[in-house]
Amino acid sequence: MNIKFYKYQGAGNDFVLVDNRKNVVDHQNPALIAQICNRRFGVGGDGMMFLQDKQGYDFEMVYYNADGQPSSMCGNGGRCIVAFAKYLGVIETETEFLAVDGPHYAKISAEGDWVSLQMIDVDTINSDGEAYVLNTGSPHYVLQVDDLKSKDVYHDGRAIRNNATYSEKGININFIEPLNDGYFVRTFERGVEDETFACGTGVTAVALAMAQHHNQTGHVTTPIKVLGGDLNIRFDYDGKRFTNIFLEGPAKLVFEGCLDV
Ligand SMILES: N[C@@H](CCC[C@H](N)C(=O)O)C(=O)O
Repeated sequence: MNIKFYKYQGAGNDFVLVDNRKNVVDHQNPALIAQICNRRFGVGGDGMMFLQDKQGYDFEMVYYNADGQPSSMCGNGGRCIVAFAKYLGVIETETEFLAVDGPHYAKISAEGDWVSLQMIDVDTINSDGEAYVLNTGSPHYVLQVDDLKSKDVYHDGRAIRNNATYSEKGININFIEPLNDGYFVRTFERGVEDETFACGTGVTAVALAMAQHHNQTGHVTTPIKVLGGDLNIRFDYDGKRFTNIFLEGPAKLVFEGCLDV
């Protein structure tokens, strides 16, 4: 069987996308998805997504991590699938689509390469020692460190993700360092089991945790630098609840091709 695929990246978080509106691909096949995401034996990607038809919405986003397992929300994946929907002509410059954590509103530039994606509201941030733990659609651990540039994110992130507290369900580990304007963030991602170049739900978690830490209320905008580029988070915070959370940044089609599976 031949499957047409599209490779997208959002700040270096990269994904294989398939238009499955006609439901021709049975994607409940972890071994196949892991093989397609493999950087030596497949197309390569941090995850794979299927754009499906969904009544009441423009489309549905079905997301798998690179290990082939279905996962929780992917923010950069959400931004990339919005760009893909525009490329396919499914949407124009605004959309309401369904993802695993519920409905999402998004806006895309007329050029189709800049996406502003609304994330779920957040009202709970827990502590684990000096780290913050919260769910922005996916579970995240946020820890401020020194000299992030030189940090062994793979080694240290993997150790936390696999400790007794988190090993069963897994968690994404975000190490952060303040910049003059915003934060530098490096993330070890669950399901990729490696450092990725960006994580959208991760940088969202960082911006919210830091707003609570610094008691920044009102309308807040937080620029974030990641290995793959720049992202922006904006939200409202009343001291208890984070609402109108938007993750913004680039989403680009890299190449397209055909898989023989
Ligand atoms: N890259 C993502 C997060 C994808 C899900 C994550 N790996 C998990 O399993 O929690 C993002 O941009 O949010």
